[in-house]
Amino acid sequence: MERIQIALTKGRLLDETISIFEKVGIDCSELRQQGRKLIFQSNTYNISFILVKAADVLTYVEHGVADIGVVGNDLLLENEKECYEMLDLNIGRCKFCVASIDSYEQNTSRRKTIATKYPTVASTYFRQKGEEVDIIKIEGSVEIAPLLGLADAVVDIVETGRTLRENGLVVLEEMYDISARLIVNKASLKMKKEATFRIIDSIEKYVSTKV
Ligand SMILES: Nc1ncnc2c1ncn2[C@@H]1O[C@H](COP(=O)(O)OP(=O)(O)OP(=O)(O)O)[C@@H](O)[C@H]1O
Ligand SMILES: O=P(O)(O)OC[C@H]1O[C@H](OP(=O)(O)OP(=O)(O)O)[C@H](O)[C@@H]1O
Repeated sequence: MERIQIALTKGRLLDETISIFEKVGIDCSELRQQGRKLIFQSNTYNISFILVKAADVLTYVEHGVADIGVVGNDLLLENEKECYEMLDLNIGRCKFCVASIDSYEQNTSRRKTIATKYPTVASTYFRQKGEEVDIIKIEGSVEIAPLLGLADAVVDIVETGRTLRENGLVVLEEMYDISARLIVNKASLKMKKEATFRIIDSIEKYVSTKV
């Protein structure tokens, strides 16, 4: 049986992702007892899992080190990568939004500054709206940028809205829906067709029953 390596996003997507693999009968017992290990064998087929940061899932899949990956489409929108997006797993649901302080004057003719962890998503969005903006890339705690005068507004992920609320910000515009996607290396889909489709098909069947 061909070996299939699957790259999973560490962090908030991991638990629900493992549940999906378990639901389709793929053994994840070693993965469930993680500790500090980063590579895990499954007893189902010839599968191994690697745990990496979200953006690195794309890198491992693009280079064919991982055949399959699970990553939020926020990363797919931000990074142009050579891989196939096969399935919406319908987990990790949230939204890209433009947000700022309540009193922010949106319809000013002045060129705005936008702070974000996602500069490509933000610049593409405003370009498509025909609006020229300056983008400042920051690495986290994005919501404080308008409070401290670093930016007029932010482009960020909103899930429950709690972070915005607790920092006195409001959603100005909803941009794109986000959820976790199953991605596949282009060559793996051809060279390991049977093994990759066995996994994709079983997950597709499971996910379609949940919608
Ligand atoms: N509230 C949320 N905030 C951010 N990402 C979310 C949220 N809900 C779901 N997601 C999804 O989870 C992924 C990020 O998970 P992770 O736990 O790695 O967060 P992160 O804060 O971006 O990671 P890091 O600590 O590496 O910066 C995102 O790419 C997105 O698809
Ligand atoms: O709408 P909510 O449910 O409050 O979730 C959204 C918040 O979660 C994420 O931040 P994260 O926790 O990843 O922190 P960081 O980006 O500041 O590192 C995101 O950047 C928002 O700040």
